[in-house]
Amino acid sequence: MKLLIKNGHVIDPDTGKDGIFDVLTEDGKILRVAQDIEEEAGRVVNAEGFYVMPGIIDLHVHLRDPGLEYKETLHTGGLAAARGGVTTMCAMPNTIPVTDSPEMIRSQTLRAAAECPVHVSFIGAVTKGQQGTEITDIAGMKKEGMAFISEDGKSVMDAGLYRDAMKTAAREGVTVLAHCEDKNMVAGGVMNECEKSRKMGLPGITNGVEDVIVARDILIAKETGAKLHLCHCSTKDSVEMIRLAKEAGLPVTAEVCPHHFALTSSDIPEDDANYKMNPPLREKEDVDALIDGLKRGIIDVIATDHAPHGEEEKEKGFAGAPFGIVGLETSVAVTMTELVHKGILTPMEMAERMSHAPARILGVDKGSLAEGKCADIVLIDPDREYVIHKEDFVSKGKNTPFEGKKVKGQVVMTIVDGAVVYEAE
Ligand SMILES: NC(=O)N[C@@H](CC(=O)O)C(=O)O
Ligand SMILES: [Zn+2]
Ligand SMILES: [Zn+2]
Repeated sequence: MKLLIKNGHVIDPDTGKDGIFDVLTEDGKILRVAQDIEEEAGRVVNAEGFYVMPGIIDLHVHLRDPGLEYKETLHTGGLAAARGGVTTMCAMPNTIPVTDSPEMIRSQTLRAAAECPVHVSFIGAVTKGQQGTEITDIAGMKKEGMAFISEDGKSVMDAGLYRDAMKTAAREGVTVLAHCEDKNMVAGGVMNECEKSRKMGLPGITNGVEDVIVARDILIAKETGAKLHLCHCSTKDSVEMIRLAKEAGLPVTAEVCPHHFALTSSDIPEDDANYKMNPPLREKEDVDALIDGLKRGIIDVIATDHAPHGEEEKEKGFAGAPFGIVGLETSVAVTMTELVHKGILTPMEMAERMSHAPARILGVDKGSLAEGKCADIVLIDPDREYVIHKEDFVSKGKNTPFEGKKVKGQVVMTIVDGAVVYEAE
């Protein structure tokens, strides 16, 4: 089956194409990108006025399946991804049971191929059961197609054990995704330590909670030679340390989530846990540093950290609710609104941070619209304005801080392997 996308604004960071072209796909591959393609196709899409980009690759999502299916499943998470323009996502291992064995990587991968409309790669835990005491079978999981290892949800606090895991990761060519949070420094904190937390009478989380582990992990990566990718960076000193690590030639990459560049702790209304996540929303000088880091390429990637939770759980307020917010269905719109339309990132840089760079870090031949590449494509209407409503989400998670936010830029079509998996009304 052939699909012909006519007259879209092709934005491809791989080939550098940035102009009006037609895109023809066949059998799940990109056959041709050129002007005025005349060809019989099973479907012709008029993309006039739309961006045509390689599909979004989200390196950081939580699909809650198995074990917490009331929050999300491989299927509903896949629908949410498709609605968000995401064609490949990497699923964190903090499920029940934890994804910590070759068997689990294999069975999850098989299930996702059958149940999820977009591509999913699974991330294996660093330690068995994420208990922080015994390293998993990293080589075995790698053989089953594991994407990365990560202890996300927490840090491996035993630096000696973590160093051993990183040595194996380096040997196996596996990249380590690091959630940076010194458990002993959190001390019961539930939001950023600042005037806001004091006003709300809630225990705070200092920047140092993140910064000391970012520093530690960069140093362990240096010692072991492991490739390190820093998850959900939120502080200005994280950005500075990543800058220095890159300058020193270390294989360090980093991501920022849309909520961390779009919101500060001052945006938190009274005790609404839809603004509670880890790391927490920081202050303006941190946000400015994150945006500057994204602009300069110190931060490589925008990823969502999609973390669905039940509505009742989030009604418990800052003190009692779990950390985490959804992101799959809002990341393109928030990035367009906050970065592209404000002239901070060009559309090409957005495609780089959301698709091409993640593909490189994941080590897959995607994030490109070059001929012969896999036909994973997103169409975005850059001018369409709408208001985010959680009732419109297809994710089971409705826990968003962007409820009621007016945005500009909407995903209108998502194509996976040449097949349309989502189409806006
Ligand atoms: N980010 C969060 O606040 N929560 C994540 C865990 C994580 O990404 O650290 C979750 O699994 O709910
Ligand atoms: Zn995390
Ligand atoms: Zn996470």
